[in-house]
Amino acid sequence: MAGGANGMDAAASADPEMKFPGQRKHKHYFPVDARDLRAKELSAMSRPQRTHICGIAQTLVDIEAHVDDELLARHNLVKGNSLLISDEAAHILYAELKQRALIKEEHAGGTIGNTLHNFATLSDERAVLFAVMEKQIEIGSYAYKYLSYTSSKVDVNQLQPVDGPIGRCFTLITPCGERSFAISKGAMDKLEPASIKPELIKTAGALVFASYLMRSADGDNIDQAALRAMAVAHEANVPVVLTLGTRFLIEQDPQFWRDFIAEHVTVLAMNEEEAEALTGESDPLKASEIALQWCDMVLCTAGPEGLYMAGYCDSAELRETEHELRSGSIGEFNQYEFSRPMRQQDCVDPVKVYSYIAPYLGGPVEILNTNGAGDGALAAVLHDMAANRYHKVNVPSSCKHSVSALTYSSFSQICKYANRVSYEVLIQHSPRLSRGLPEREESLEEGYWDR
Ligand SMILES: Nc1ncnc2c1ncn2[C@@H]1O[C@H](COP(=O)(O)OP(=O)(O)OP(=O)(O)O)[C@@H](O)[C@H]1O
Ligand SMILES: Nc1nc2c(ncn2[C@@H]2O[C@H](CO)[C@@H](O)[C@H]2O)c(=O)[nH]1
Repeated sequence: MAGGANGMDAAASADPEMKFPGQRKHKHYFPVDARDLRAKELSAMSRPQRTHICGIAQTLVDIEAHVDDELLARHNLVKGNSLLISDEAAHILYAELKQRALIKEEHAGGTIGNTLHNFATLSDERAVLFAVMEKQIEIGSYAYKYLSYTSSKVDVNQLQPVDGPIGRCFTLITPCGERSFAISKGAMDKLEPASIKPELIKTAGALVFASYLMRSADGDNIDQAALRAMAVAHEANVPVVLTLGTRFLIEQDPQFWRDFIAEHVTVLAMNEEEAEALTGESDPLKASEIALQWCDMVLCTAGPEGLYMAGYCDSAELRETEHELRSGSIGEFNQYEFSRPMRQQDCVDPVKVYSYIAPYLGGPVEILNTNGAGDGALAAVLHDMAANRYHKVNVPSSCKHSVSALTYSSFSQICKYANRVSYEVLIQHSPRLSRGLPEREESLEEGYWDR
């Protein structure tokens, strides 16, 4: 069971202190010389105040099957896309997968469900899940599986009960390694705005949701619930984090998404294909720069190429990298990657900052499944953002908070951490981590943290 069965009182079972991102190698902690201060100040408090993040999710179980291209074509599915399918189409597809014994795994899924689970597993901190759940749960049902495969640190107390079944996501993996999704939505979009608890959003380190929500049908209100949560987050200055689900969704109306991001979003997560659909630019670094006109920080994953981060920092707070300077579509783009990301509006003189990292250890020797690698990277970014809030709440006088930053660590450090987490997802089947990262990775020092 991934991360253990979900207890009903996530907050009560929490450890007294949040795990910090990057703690595995203390000397790489950012900023390095403030580390002892943090330890001293935090241990002086008998009980640090806990924090949390919130997410709005479509409740989905992934049904993973290995299929050929012919099956996709016959069921009118599109490679790489996530398509909503009718109940009848889902019935026919499921019957064929079952009859041909093609189903390999069934596990809890959904982009935000995965991200919250991974965040909670990495940080030991609470992640509040706003989503629906079947009112009556039978042992062995998909709803039962969903809850059993969700970390006990994910707070399921806010789930809205519904009459229908939760959604199913047929995750179809073709021989080329690409995964295509067919969604049988069930009641996953029935979340109502009234189920959003403003007091939990206002006090969150971040609010996260996926672009998939915005394609809900008439009569389904999950999009309205998300808009309500975003409005509360804005008023309380809580960062709003959007992950772009699939390029096909963005391609349908890129201008809608540009306007949406400019209006609502602080941090944008996407892969290089979604980045191209949004910006028209195929180079992930350039696309990230373009996206900075609409939001404050960008995580752009690029599969085997690695990942990029982009954002702003005030010129007075910039820190020069100690790594080799890199040039691509932007010259010496990583010059200030040791800086911490800030909101553009919090900078007197905003400077754009970029960082890049190649896959951890060059990528795994054997990739079991790329499903969820991007969600893993986002969970790491959220962990660092939440750590910043946790530290600010508990050590408000720390020099770290003399300016308002979005994260605890530098662009460079977050890239390393995100990349490391993606690697962990790549070497397992499920998009959900079964455990946190090792506390210390001495043996990997030469290979990675010291690079
Ligand atoms: N083939 C690969 N080889 C090495 N590393 C990889 C490979 N695929 C992914 N990664 C690592 O995982 C990270 C995220 O992968 P990717 O860009 O494929 O995410 P994604 O498309 O958003 O995935 P998903 O939507 O399934 O979560 C990359 O930045 C990289 O570090
Ligand atoms: N929320 C949501 N998740 C999806 C959708 N399509 C695919 N996914 C999830 O994307 C994850 C991988 O990133 C898988 O675990 C899928 O469950 C969708 O329409 N909505």
